[in-house]
Amino acid sequence: MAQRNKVIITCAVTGAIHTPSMSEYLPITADEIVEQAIGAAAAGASVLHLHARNPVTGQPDQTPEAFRPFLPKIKAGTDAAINITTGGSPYMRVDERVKPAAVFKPEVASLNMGSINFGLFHLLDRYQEFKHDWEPEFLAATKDLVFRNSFQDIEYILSTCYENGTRFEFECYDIAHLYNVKHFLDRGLVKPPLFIQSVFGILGGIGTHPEDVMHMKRTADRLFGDAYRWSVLGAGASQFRIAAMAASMGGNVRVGLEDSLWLGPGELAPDNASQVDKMRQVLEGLGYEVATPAEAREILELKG
Ligand SMILES: C[C@H](N)CC(=O)CC(=O)O
Ligand SMILES: [Zn+2]
Repeated sequence: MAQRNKVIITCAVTGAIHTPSMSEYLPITADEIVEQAIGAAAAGASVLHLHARNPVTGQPDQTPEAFRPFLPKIKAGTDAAINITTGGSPYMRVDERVKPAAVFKPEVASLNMGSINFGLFHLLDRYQEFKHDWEPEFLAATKDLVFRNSFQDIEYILSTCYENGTRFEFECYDIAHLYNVKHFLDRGLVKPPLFIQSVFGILGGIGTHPEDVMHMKRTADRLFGDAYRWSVLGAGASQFRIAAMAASMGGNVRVGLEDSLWLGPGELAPDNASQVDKMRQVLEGLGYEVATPAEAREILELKG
């Protein structure tokens, strides 16, 4: 792996999993997303993974119009690389999900590498009070939800974004998803270096045990050798533990309120920057340096 001691921190600023009533610090409006994205970049994030929401209800909104109020302001406020979601929310159709990346042609876009059960209903055990009716419905209905990412869906997103020079953050929620990346690599539809984001702890995907992390890394090493740049995200309470383990194995890391609302046990993160800051301290404590946006572009070979 290039620049062995430089670690790329990706920050996933708001996402489409957590709902407003779960944390008052979850950025919802365009101004909140701008402020927290720029704050995360100033703290050390060199890649910003972005979703959009309805500014009033907080519902995930995947229309290009919903991204327009904050994208230019973020670009004006930081040189971190922009990474636009093509996952949207797991309820959305792929033609809807790909639109913002197709319109804004970002340096990076997420690409979910397989269909999974996407369980969020268990969060209802923890949260009883909701400001908006859609929140408990959104969570409860995931009991019967399949986050669809068929080979055709993936190919559709690849072909839609390829001409734009956009590179992908390959979201791999399980070992099979690594083989799906290999399938598209063998067909020449994706080009190294592959930015592989291993996702741990989503109900329906792989767990958060160190053996799971080892298994993902071993399999990716066997399938891709040095043709990939590994990164990990741990959902919820596993976030920092998974990141620290992977960093020690040469991996890059993702934090942010999309993946976890917490800064520590029972302590809500007051913003995204607080998680990036803590991650930086952990990495520097382990003897690593945090990659700058320029170094991240070099490591991931982004179009700039
Ligand atoms: C577990 C994460 N929500 C994965 C994700 O970020 C998906 C996407 O936006 O395409
Ligand atoms: Zn996302």
